[in-house]
Amino acid sequence: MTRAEARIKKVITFFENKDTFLGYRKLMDCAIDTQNLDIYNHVIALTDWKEKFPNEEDELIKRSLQALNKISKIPVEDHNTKSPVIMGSNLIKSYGLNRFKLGPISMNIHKGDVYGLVGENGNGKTTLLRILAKELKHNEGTLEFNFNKAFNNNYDLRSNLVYIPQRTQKWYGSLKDNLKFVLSNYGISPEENETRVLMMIARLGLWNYKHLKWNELSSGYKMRFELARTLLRQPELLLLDEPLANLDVLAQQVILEDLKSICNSINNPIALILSSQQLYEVEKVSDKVIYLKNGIYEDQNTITNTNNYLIVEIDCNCERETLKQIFAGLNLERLVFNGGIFVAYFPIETAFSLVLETLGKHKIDVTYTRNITKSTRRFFVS
Ligand SMILES: Nc1ncnc2c1ncn2[C@@H]1O[C@H](COP(=O)(O)OP(=O)(O)OP(=O)(O)O)[C@@H](O)[C@H]1O
Repeated sequence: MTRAEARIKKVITFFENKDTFLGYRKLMDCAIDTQNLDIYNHVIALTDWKEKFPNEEDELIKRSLQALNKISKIPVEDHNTKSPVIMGSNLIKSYGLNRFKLGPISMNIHKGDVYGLVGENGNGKTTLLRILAKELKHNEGTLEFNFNKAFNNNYDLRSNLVYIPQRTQKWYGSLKDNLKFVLSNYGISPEENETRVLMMIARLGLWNYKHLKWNELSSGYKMRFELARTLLRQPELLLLDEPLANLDVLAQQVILEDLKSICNSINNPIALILSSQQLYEVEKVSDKVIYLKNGIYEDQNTITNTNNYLIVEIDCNCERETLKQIFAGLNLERLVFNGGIFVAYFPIETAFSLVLETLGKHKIDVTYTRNITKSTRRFFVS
């Protein structure tokens, strides 16, 4: 079974289990990978129908399965993602004597992978992104790009790699016209332009916003527009600085899942590096987490001291002494309270399920708990 066939099979199971909205977003990824304008037009018409009849779930499932059947007939070329798209070696950037210094940092970035760039404020996330985007010169080390589409100068490089900064610029006219403008610069025919733009509008959940102007969109939808504009250019590397900053928690999860899915494209995979303060959400979708502390890249696997513990975050409505007592039997080593949440440290061999069992047995009113032993979150709470 090819990767494309396996993906379609998975999308069918989403529809069978009535995960219709997820299924529909993944269906659009399958459609985009065909690069076939007939398929695009089919899915665009289906999206239009879906938005007009939002309560017809069963009919939507039926029509989606028919669309998937049509998509499955188009062969999709599998793109090889083995060699890295960026090779950075011992990169150092200093803003001057006794000022902030980033690095040395070495990293290989691959297409199809999502890299979460995390760290507290002022630890060098934006600096690193700007170096990778060639907006900022590094002082030492080497940075090599290995794109499929050859580039001759920094302007060419801009379509291979796209950097979306924290603050984006205002635009004029409608959302759709602005997207069409992007492709008109590439000499694409008006019909193809319309089709590609509507497909991207559908994919990024902008269908009902396509005629709106910049000041009529919320910050979250402005970010979606920026992503649509970027993805139309089919970049090989995408650098996003704090894309989640203005989104609510649910919207964050949806956009991250969408980004991961889009970057995992079979015939046009993208390497994605995104900086964020939203650790849980970012870690969940990242293939690798780059954690920066004082400008130094801390590889979480090489930091051994905290690995000697099972570390559990617990948000509950009870006193410290109560937790200490109930966890005594599990040889609790440390209990830290940071004002809102307890962080409990147990011997590394302790099973997380035992911690959950103990909390349940003593009827502790837990609103949230998470095993953060392998999460970069543990650096932030300790
Ligand atoms: N142009 C500059 N000149 C001098 N110092 C700078 C310059 N740009 C950034 N810095 C400093 O470099 C450090 C890292 O900044 P950077 O913006 O890369 O961090 P960050 O991790 O992205 O922070 P945040 O999460 O707040 O966006 C900070 O101490 C900042 O003050």
